[in-house]
Amino acid sequence: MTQSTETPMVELKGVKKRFGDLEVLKGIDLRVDRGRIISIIGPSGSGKSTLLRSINNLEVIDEGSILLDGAQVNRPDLKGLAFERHINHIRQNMGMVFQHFNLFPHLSTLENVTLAPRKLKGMDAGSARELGMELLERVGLADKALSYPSSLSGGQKQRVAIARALAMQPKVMLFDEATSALDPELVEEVNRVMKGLAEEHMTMLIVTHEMAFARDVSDWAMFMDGGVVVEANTPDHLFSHPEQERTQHFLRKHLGAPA
Ligand SMILES: Nc1ncnc2c1ncn2[C@@H]1O[C@H](COP(=O)(O)OP(=O)(O)OP(=O)(O)O)[C@@H](O)[C@H]1O
Repeated sequence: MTQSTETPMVELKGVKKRFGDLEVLKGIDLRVDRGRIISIIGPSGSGKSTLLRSINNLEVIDEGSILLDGAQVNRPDLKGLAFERHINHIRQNMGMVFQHFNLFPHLSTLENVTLAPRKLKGMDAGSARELGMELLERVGLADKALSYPSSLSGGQKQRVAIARALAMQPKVMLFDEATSALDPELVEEVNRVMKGLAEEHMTMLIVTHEMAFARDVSDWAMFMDGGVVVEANTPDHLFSHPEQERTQHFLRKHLGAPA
C-alpha cells in the first residue's frame, strides 16, 4: 500500500504480548492510514483478538508501542487515576464491536446507544436522543428505538452494538469477529452496515473469518499465524497470489483453491 506522509491513524511498532509462557504477539508492526480498512485473517489462536484488544488497551502489551493518531496508547508510565483518565480518552476515540454484543438488557435500544455519550461526554438528553436516533437510522433500526435487546434478533443486536460504538464518534472502529456468532442469514445485514461505514471512509480494523467479505471490503489484508504477520498485501493480491505456504494453506481451506 502506498504510504502517505500524514500521521497514521493507527500505528503499531514491535508489539509483543505474552500470557505466561505463551508469546501471543511476537513483534507486530502495522500502519493504518486514515480512512483505510484492514482485514486481519488467520487461524484460531494466531493472536488476532489479542492484537485488537491490545490496540484498545483491553490487553496491556509487554513491549513495543501503539499510537492512535499520533498519541501513545500504551502508557506504562501512567498509574492509577492518571492511567484511567488516559484509557477513557483513548477508548472514546476507538469504537469496538465484539462477537457477543454485550448490550445492557435493562436498557432500550436507544438508551444503549446514548448511554456513553451521556455519561462520558456529558451530552444533554435531547442531543443524545437526536444522535441516538440518527445512528439507529443509519443501521436501519430506528423503528426499534424503544425495544429491549431481548426482543431483537442477533443481527439487530449487533447493529445496535455498532450504533453504540459509533455514538462516541470514534476515529477508528475495531471489529472482532462481529458476525461469527450470527446465524448465516443474519450475517449480510451486519456486513451491509460495515460496508456502509467503509464507503464513508471510517478507518476500520476487522478481524474476520469471512474471507469473501475481507476481500470485498478491505484495502489491505494481513494474514497472521503464530503471533506474527506472515503476509500482508492488497486483498486482490493476497487472495490471488499468496506467496507463503502458510497463507496458501489457510486460504485453500477457507476459500477453496486460490483464484
Ligand atoms: N487472557 C488470556 N490468558 C491466557 N491466554 C490467552 C488469553 N487470551 C488469549 N489467550 C491465548 O492466546 C492465543 C491467541 O488468542 P487470540 O484470541 O488472540 O487468537 P485468535 O487468533 O483471535 O483466535 P480465534 O480466531 O479463535 O478467535 C490463544 O492460544 C489463546 O488461548
